[in-house]
Amino acid sequence: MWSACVERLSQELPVQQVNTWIRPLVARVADDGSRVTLAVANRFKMDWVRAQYVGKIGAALQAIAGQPVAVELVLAPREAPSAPRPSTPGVAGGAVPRVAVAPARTDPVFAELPEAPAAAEPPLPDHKHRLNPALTFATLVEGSANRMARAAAMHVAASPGQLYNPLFIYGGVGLGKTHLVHAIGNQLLADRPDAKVLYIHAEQFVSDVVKSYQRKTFDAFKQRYHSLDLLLIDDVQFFANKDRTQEEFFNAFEALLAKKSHIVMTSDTYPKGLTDIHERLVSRFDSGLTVAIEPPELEMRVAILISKAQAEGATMPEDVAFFVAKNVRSNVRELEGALRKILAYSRFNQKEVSIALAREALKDLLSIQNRQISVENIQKTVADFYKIKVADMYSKKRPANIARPRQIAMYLAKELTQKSLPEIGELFGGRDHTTVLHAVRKIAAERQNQPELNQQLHVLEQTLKG
Ligand SMILES: Nc1ncnc2c1ncn2[C@@H]1O[C@H](COP(=O)(O)OP(=O)(O)OP(=O)(O)O)[C@@H](O)[C@H]1O
Repeated sequence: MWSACVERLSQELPVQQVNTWIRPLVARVADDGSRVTLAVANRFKMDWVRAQYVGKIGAALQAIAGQPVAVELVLAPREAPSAPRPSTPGVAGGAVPRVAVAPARTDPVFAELPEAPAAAEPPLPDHKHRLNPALTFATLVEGSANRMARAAAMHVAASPGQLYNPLFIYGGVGLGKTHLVHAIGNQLLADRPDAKVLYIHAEQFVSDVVKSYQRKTFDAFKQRYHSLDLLLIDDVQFFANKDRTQEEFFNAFEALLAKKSHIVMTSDTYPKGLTDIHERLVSRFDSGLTVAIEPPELEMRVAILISKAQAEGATMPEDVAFFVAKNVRSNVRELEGALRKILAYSRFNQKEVSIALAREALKDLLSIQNRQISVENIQKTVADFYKIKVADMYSKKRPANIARPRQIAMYLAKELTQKSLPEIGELFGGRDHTTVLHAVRKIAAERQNQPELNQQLHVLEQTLKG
């Protein structure tokens, strides 16, 4: 169905657009053909595909399927960087090892943007700041995961060009980096409407360099970037292997810092973890303040759900928010997706939001997770439930308040994963398989005649399975 759709669009659109924007999409078609989920590599592409092509894709699919087909875009995040991030949130230390460098690519300067769109491309950033007014500090829920980054960002918004210049914010996909940089821009403009602010995604910057080169308009390019008061640049890891772009960015960087303009950057890794970016740029990225945004913890996920539901004019009871937050852990974007599904389901079926409704609305998502229950997940959930530390799952400690949850976790690991007894033992701090077997048998037997334990296991199983 999807190949037919691509074929059809090839008749309508210039070949370059099809090759650039349509063919790279990875499609998953629902069994009944009523929905197509398209995986897009990053936010920038997602926004562009949504704005330019989703309508056309939907129409082509409808023509092929003979029924309306819902088109959904999802992010297929890039692989996580190969080096672990510093585990503690906050300012990154200086001596973090560089991650392994990806195989070098030959880099003729303007193979730089292989997918540079020919006909349909985002307009050049000229007078517009490109800020999304909805992304403000007021709509950004605070929690320990983003406290430091948020405080630094607020400081920059209040007094740009002073402390923390450049501000480098890093963290995983969908954790609020883009939101935070927009919030800085929006706040500065609210205070000083005449300030020259620009938000740009690194890929757009690359594209801008390419066009300025092709059109020989570097003077205008320089004027545009070097005259800013605040440059917000998202996902700088996209500069990897783009030598000419790095050079232009370096020039802009130096010019802006010299005139005390502020630069805020985001990335999926800390500066020294960036690959294929020149050392002189990396060291500049790290020369102001580098802060991490961590994945939100349970309570923050709950707060985000409740606040986003309110913003939609809906109510999300706390027990439902907890249920969703426990089951959707990866990032805030996924939480938003889950919330959207629940609210749509509730409106469509004219039913109140409840756990049962959320379970139904998120059926697909939960069943995917169901297949992916990991021992780590079990250890974390059981530790949360019995209020002990995850580390106690691997420790040699024996007090009953620790040993028992550990046995419960082993039992669930045997029940809910495909792991063997020795593998489970290994994951519980290198324990012998007989220890695991003993735990599994003991909990299984006690479950039969202890209703309270049975109930607790039931809750844990439901939480883990969704
Ligand atoms: N703390 C938060 N409070 C409220 N909303 C949040 C929070 N963190 C993230 N979001 C929302 O989650 C979504 C994803 O966030 P955002 O796009 O800023 O992530 P990102 O870190 O830039 O991801 P990527 O690396 O994919 O670009 C956005 O809609 C954003 O508004």
